[in-house]
Amino acid sequence: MTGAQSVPFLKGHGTENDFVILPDPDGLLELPPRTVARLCDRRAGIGGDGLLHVVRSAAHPEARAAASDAEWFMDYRNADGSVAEMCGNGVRVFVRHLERAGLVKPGEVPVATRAGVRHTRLAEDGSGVTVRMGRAALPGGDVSVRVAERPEDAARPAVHVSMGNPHAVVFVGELADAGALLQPPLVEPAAAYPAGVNVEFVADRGPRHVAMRVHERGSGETRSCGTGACAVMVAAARRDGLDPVADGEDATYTVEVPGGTLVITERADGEVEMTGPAVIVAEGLVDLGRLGA
Ligand SMILES: N[C@@H](CCC[C@H](N)C(=O)O)C(=O)O
Repeated sequence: MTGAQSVPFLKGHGTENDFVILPDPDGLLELPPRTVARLCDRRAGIGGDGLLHVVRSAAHPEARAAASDAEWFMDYRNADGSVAEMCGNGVRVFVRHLERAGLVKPGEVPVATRAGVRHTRLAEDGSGVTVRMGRAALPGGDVSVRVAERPEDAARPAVHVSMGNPHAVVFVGELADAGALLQPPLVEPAAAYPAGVNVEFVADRGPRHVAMRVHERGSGETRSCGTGACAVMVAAARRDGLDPVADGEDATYTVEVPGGTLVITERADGEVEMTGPAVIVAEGLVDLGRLGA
C-alpha cells in the first residue's frame, strides 16, 4: 500500500487476548492479509493477537450472503492476516466498542460472525459481557497432539471440539508440560483439521475449575482464547461425566487463562455461555500507507 491513509483505530483486550479494532461501518477499507499482519505486528505496527474489523452487515458481502438480522458483522482476522470464523474474546471487545461509540445500548446485542450470529449481553454496570456461543460440536475420532519442542514425549490424546472454529483439547498434569509453545503443536491426523487448529492444554485446579494455555491458529501462544475456553469447558464436562443436555441440568466451570478468568456454562438446552471482561485501552489514528505492507 502506498500514499497516506489515516484511519481511526482502537486497541482492546479480553483477558489479555488483545485486538486492533478498525471501525469501518460502510466497509470501505481494503484489508489484505499483509496489512492486517502489519497492524498486528508488535514492533512495526500497533500489535495484537488479532484484528476486529467492525462493519455493518449490510456493507459486508459475507454477512449479506448469510442474511442475518444482526446489524453488525465481526470480520475477524488472526495476527498473520488469516481469516477465522469466530473469536470469543473478540466478540466481547467488539460490543464494548459499539457501546462506547454510542452505536448500541447496554443489554442484548446480536453480532454476525462467520460462524453465525452470536448473542451478547452487556451488563448495565459496565462490568462483564456474556455471550451465547452456540452449541459445541464433538465430531469424535482419534486425535493426538505432540509438543513440537519435545519430540521425545509421547503423543497425547486430544478431544476434537468445534465452537464454530476448530479446537484440539489436551489434558495434561501441569501446564508446563506444553513447553515453550513457540511452535505450533503437532496434531494428527492432519486431515481432522483441514483448515488448521487451535490447541488448548488443560490442567485441573479443583472441582469444575481448570486452567489452560492455548496455541492459536494464526497467532501463536496467546494469553487467552474465548472459543478455546468454551471447548475446554465442554471437554472437561464430558470427561467428568457431565452432559447438561442429557442430564437436564446446567454445568458451570471456571476456566483460568494466563490473562484472567472466564466463566463458562453449558446449559441444559445445549447452548454454551461465556462471561468475561472486555476493555478498550487506547484509540487513535493509524496511517495504513506507512505500515510498509
Ligand atoms: N482468540 C480467539 C480465537 C481467534 C481465532 C482463532 N485463532 C482461530 O483461528 O480459530 C477467541 O477468543 O476465541
